[in-house]
Amino acid sequence: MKILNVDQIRSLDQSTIQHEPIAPINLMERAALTFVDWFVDHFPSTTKTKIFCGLGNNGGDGLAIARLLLEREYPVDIFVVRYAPRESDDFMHNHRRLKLVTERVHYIESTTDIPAIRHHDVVIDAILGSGLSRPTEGIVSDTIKAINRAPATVISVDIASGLYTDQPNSPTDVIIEPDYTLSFQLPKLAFMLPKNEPYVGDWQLLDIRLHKRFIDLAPTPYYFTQPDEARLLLHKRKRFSNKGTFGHALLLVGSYGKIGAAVLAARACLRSGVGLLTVQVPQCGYTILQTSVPEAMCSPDRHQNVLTGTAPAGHPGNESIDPSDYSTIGIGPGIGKAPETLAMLKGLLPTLKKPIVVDADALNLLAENREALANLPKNSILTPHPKEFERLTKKWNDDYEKLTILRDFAKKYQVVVILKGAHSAVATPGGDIHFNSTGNPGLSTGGTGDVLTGILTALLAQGYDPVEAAVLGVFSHGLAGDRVAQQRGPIGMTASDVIDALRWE
Ligand SMILES: NC(=O)C1=CN([C@@H]2O[C@H](COP(=O)(O)OP(=O)(O)OC[C@H]3O[C@@H](n4cnc5c(N)ncnc54)[C@H](OP(=O)(O)O)[C@@H]3O)[C@@H](O)[C@H]2O)[C@H](O)CC1
Ligand SMILES: [K+]
Repeated sequence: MKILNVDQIRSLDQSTIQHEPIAPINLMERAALTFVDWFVDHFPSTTKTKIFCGLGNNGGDGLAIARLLLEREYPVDIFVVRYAPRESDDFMHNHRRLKLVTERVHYIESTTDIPAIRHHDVVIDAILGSGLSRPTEGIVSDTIKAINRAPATVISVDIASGLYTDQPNSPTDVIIEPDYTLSFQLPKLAFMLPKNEPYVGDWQLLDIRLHKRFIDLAPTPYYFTQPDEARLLLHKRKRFSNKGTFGHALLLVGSYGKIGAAVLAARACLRSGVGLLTVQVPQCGYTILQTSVPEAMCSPDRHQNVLTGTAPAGHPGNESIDPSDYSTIGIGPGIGKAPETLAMLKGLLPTLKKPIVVDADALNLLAENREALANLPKNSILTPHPKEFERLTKKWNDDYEKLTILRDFAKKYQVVVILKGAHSAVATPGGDIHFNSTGNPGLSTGGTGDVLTGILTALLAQGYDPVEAAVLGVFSHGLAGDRVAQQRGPIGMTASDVIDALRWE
């Protein structure tokens, strides 16, 4: 699903009006009806509802919602925040219609007009929508502050009043802090960004049948992965396939005290459909790995405690890793930052010809030796969390600058970067960003990153395109986390639970 910018959203509105065709006021009515359908499903008709409206089309939506809820006999009070002398045409139209059916329209011009909001009230925020063009001030910001102070449930229409759709707010901006945002048709870029969490709440999309062809043709670098889109990426398996069909992956993982990371990555890799898996670990991890992951072959490192990429003396195999023996390599989980490991990484990268997966301390080693970044095979997948990504690049002032840095980095090094977080962002070498739609806070626990590395390594080994592997891998990882959260709650979820909950269908 695409994420469009505010100008495109405005044009989409116009395109729908022209091509359907539909009168603007009827499109507003459709939007209001869709909102009311959701509301009626979630709140009983005894719910004391206060609707705060601005003077633009977001306010117009609020007035139409008020009329439709009154028709359904909800006790509704309407408060129009009169911050300017002019209203939009569709606001005025809905204002006239509402006044015909209720006396309960109040006007807020000064703080004394702001009503008391009680515990069981539900507030509908329709003060400002995507037309926000400057920070809120005066009576608008006073009203927003009063709503934020109140103990009521708050639902924002389209977007929280005061929150920009696709540009940074300043830390001093006064913005509604809703429990829910019900947004029309497409998600807003603002919803994807961690700093905006308090201004978005639980967000959901309302399908108001905006012009599909316009959306299909609209250029955008931003996408939000939907379940049906992820499912389409899955490779179908042929009945006559054998383990050779699904590749042979090599994981370079673990160091003394962190063999668990190796076990998790290996188990996740096997649970994600790889044909064959070899895991190279320092000798201290050999018995552990052979015991806990019997399905994997284990190649002990020459070193007792850290990875060097070489075989023990007298070992019948090669002296060091031969990348051409493997479909792909996953490197990083638990490897630490020993000088011998850095030497291995620096030596290995220039010899590689196919994309690999780079995670955890492999990323930290690259951050400390940035000249080695240029040797990453094109289309490799890097999986930093924000701190690791900052080490690889630089500090950012806000989440939007972070997105710019992310896109620039992926383009410059021609790699796929998965910036992990609530909506993990997959940046492509072409400059696009796919935000993930699955996952929950339970996944912020040790080892889940190792699991993701195992998954991605398995997908690359099976021949998935790296961008598709990243989008599908992140989606399936998050979905497994959601299954665990549903079964046993998000608290206490472990990385092993996530592996067990993986499903590829
Ligand atoms: N796009 C869709 O699919 C549909 C959207 N709908 C709803 O329409 C709003 C967007 O409506 P719009 O009228 O463009 O914008 P707003 O309602 O957000 O407000 C615009 C007016 O407010 C002024 N403004 C802007 N910032 C501030 C501020 N900080 N303080 C006070 N006033 C402000 C702005 O003034 P300008 O000077 O910038 O012109 C406008 O006067 C969308 O969010 C949906 O809710 C449709 O109903 C359905 C289809
Ligand atoms: K709003």
